[in-house]
Amino acid sequence: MSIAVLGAGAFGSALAISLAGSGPVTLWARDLRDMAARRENTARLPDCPFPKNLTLTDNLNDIAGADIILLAVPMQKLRQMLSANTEVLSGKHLVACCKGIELSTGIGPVSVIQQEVPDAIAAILTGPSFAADIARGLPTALTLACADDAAGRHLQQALTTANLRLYRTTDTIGAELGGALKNVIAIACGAAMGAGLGESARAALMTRGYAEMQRLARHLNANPSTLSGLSGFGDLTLTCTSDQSRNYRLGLALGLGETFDPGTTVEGAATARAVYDLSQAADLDMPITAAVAAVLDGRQDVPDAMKSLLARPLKEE
Ligand SMILES: NC(=O)C1=CN([C@@H]2O[C@H](COP(=O)(O)OP(=O)(O)OC[C@H]3O[C@@H](n4cnc5c(N)ncnc54)[C@H](OP(=O)(O)O)[C@@H]3O)[C@@H](O)[C@H]2O)C=CC1
Ligand SMILES: O=C(CO)COP(=O)(O)O
Repeated sequence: MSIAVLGAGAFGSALAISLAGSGPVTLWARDLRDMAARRENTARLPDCPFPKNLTLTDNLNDIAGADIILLAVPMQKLRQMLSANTEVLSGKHLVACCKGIELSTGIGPVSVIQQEVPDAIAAILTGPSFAADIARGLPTALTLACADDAAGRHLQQALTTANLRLYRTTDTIGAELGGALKNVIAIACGAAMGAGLGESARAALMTRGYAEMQRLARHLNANPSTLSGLSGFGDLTLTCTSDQSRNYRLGLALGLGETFDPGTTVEGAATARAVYDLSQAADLDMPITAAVAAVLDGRQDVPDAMKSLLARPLKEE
């Protein structure tokens, strides 16, 4: 069995480093830049050297022999990457490592894989983890979701390392939603903190944001218990409380009225818009998501968004 990682950003590089501790891994980037010479991803994951077992390539044919392929490109780039490379990806175990909902279709990464590479076995690896923690070998627990239970067991075994412990589920929709929606709530929490609204406001946004996550999950027939696991509650907790998170930091910048580097991968921005559209189409009450979409689109500022949330009709919890 051999493993390849497509996409050498922060997360793809970190996973490749971690997995190379247990066997050979090939890391593919469309542009290797100086990574081959330095044996490090200086731009996105500094101070985390590539181990000997990690082979770098910019030639997709070099991953043709891999049985398991991790897809570590941003959500909105996934379809394009898959459709350009269906031949080499066909029949493989394809594991999405991105977190988000596709803006143009309203679906998550597992469904995108199923559409673009129908004869692949599609799965998702998601949960609370910063790339730098994984690359440094700090203890991490994630969810591996695959609708095919036997394939899920195979992937769980193959992708577990000494410091990276994987739990398994067949609920791919629930796992996708947890990872996607927590980013939207993290933007809201960052915005509240940036605007000086306080820790209590953040706790309220996390809790009521979690209620929104459960609401959409139930509507899409996901198992609510998946949302209470690593991929939902676990990742919500991490992302809403750490300024290592880019989603949280975008929120902070919005709350402070500062600019934010548009080149940074912030999955929650497109996902907030995608989920807002889904909630409108399904007549689902998702006020925090709607507020984040409105702030991102410049239709509301952060204090006004919070005022609107507080002024909503009173209800049972
Ligand atoms: N960073 C983290 O801590 C974590 C990230 N994730 C998830 O991982 C996913 C990727 O994030 P992350 O690695 O941090 O992002 P980065 O911004 O660090 O890297 C994104 C990578 O994707 C590559 N890429 C973009 N488009 C394409 C394409 N069409 N074909 C090939 N490669 C492409 C980029 O290549 P290029 O450099 O050439 O543009 C870049 O290497 C996101 O969904 C994120 O939510 C999940 C858990 C933790
Ligand atoms: O998904 C993550 C943590 O689990 C990384 O969060 P950011 O994408 O916000 O940096």
